[in-house]
Amino acid sequence: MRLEHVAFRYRRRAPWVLKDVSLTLTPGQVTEVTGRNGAGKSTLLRLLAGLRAPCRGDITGRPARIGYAPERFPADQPFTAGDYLDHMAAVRGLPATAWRAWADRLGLGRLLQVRLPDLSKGSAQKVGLVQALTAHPGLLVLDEPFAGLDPATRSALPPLLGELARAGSTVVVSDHQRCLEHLPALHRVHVAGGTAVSVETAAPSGAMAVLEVAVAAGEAEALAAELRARGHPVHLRQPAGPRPFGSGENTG
Ligand SMILES: Nc1ncnc2c1ncn2[C@@H]1O[C@H](COP(=O)(O)OP(=O)(O)OP(=O)(O)O)[C@@H](O)[C@H]1O
Repeated sequence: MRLEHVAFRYRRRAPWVLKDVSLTLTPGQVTEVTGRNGAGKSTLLRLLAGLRAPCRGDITGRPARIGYAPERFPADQPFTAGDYLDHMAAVRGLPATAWRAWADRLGLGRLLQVRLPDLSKGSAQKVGLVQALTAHPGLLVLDEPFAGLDPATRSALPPLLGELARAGSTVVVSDHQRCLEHLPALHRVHVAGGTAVSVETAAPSGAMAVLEVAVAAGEAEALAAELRARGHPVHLRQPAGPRPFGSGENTG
């Protein structure tokens, strides 16, 4: 799937959210999309899923079957989780049982009789994920799927996405929390300043420079996370505190 000089804004005369995005997404690959709040990650994901059309530029090669889970699952619908998933399967021409295995894997089983508005945020998020996975998607687009998930589901999801990719799906996930960073061969895209850059292609092809930056201790973790999200290897050295006598550690 290829995006060629894609630009998008929500209304005429509104500021451009994305000004010029050219990207290639490959079947079998999981792509992690990062960027600051308001950078345009959700907008990029909606364009990829075909929910919005580019104002300029082209998107080609989009797989026919698309699964999409928005950042906030629209839980204000008068169905139980099970009835909703049955309905979504029927809309796609799939048997009502198509979603059961995904619901089991995401630990949704005992909540299927609960009405959507009565679900917790994390459980509603799981319903959104199950409906996206049920499509047997050639393209799976998940907007911040880890937000609100319990630790067990948060760790179950990356291998599941890796499996889908190995089966040939193109998987795109926005993820503030960097829950995917241990997936092998993760493709990383960073959204900033109206464009989206594939971090691998942005990396210098030749020598690397080492930049030493001193910041207040309280800000160090956040800055390190931001730099890692941009694809830079970061070595964080905290101020030397008191060490146990004879620990023999190198103070660096
Ligand atoms: N439906 C909409 N109508 C008008 N403007 C919108 C709409 N959705 C998003 N925007 C604007 O587009 C810009 C990018 O928003 P977007 O939600 O894509 O960013 P994001 O990177 O996903 O942010 P976050 O990390 O906070 O979820 C913001 O200025 C936002 O206000």
